Amino acid sequence: MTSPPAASASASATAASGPTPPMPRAPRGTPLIRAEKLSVEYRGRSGGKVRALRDVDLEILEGETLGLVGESGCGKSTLGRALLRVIEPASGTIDFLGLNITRLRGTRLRRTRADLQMVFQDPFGSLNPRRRIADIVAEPLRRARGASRAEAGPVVAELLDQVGLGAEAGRRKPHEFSGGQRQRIGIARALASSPKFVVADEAVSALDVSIQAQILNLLSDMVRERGLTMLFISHDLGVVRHIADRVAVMYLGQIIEVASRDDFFSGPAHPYSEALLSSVPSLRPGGRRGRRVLEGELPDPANPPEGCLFQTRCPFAEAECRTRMPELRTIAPGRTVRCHLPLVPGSTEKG
Ligand SMILES: Nc1ncnc2c1ncn2[C@@H]1O[C@H](COP(=O)(O)OP(=O)(O)OP(=O)(O)O)[C@@H](O)[C@H]1O
Repeated sequence: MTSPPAASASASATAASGPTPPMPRAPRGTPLIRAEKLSVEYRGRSGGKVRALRDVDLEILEGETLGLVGESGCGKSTLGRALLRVIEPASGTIDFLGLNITRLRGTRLRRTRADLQMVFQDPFGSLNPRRRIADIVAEPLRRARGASRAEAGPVVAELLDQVGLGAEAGRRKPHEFSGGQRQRIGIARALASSPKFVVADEAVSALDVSIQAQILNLLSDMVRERGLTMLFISHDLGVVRHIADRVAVMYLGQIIEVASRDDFFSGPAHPYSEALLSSVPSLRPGGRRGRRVLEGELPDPANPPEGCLFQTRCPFAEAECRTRMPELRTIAPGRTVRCHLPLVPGSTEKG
């Protein structure tokens, strides 16, 4: 899936520089979905294997919104799709509500899919232009929950009302709506089967900045009112700061940091996270740190470096970083980082 380039100074003006975001809701602390050593491989252009996910360990807690960030190509969409069982992992497991869903097939997979839904990036490309909105929104409810047209009708009407379009929108077709309205339709469709977990993949990136805030607010209202858990994938750190309770950072198919939103934005622990934040002037961490420019290209995922995958671009890399891959380890309660020499939050020096 294509998306705009990595976190940059062009990050959404509204979300990045707007008023202080609301206090994050305290997650309830029970994992809803958990990936363990999850790996996904694609066939590369030269015929070799590209490891798009490398042994990803990640818990998403019931009721939270976890923001997933990182440069284009680091594996964010692949992780979202693998969790939804749209992409088959090469190895590893996915637990959903304590049930191993990694290899579910047939009816059991179809039933589970009703609980796992996706809001897509492109509200134009993801809606079938020939179908009525009511049918589009009803589709997951009918397919995954086996609802009849008559059963789906009232649910769809109520959803269209809740997303601010009104039930009468159901009689119309996608071309009659603007980009923001189509994304409201996309959200209604994702919620139709009453899922427990939603992946929003660059859900506001294709929208005008003025519309982004409205859609973000709608998403957070829906998540709160329905007690949903959301993985919010975005290259735009300003948007993530607005909506996420916790933040996970990916680099070359690995999770390299997980932290609460406030810890992350006030003092990231991984040098890569700091460089990402530093590229957005309004989010740059603490004055004395100044600007750290991320140098060099993202390595070819088919030919990753030895040792720490970030060592070729890390301004602090030492001998150990060039030979030994760091583990994802806990450095403070609720805070994990994959770095031999994590930054001490709030300091200019390595700790
Ligand atoms: N269908 C595919 N076949 C081969 N390689 C793929 C395929 N889909 C993704 N990749 C590769 O897997 C890696 C991860 O891609 P992915 O789309 O998950 O990253 P991303 O962080 O979501 O990037 P973007 O923000 O650009 O969507 C990239 O190197 C990408 O080129």
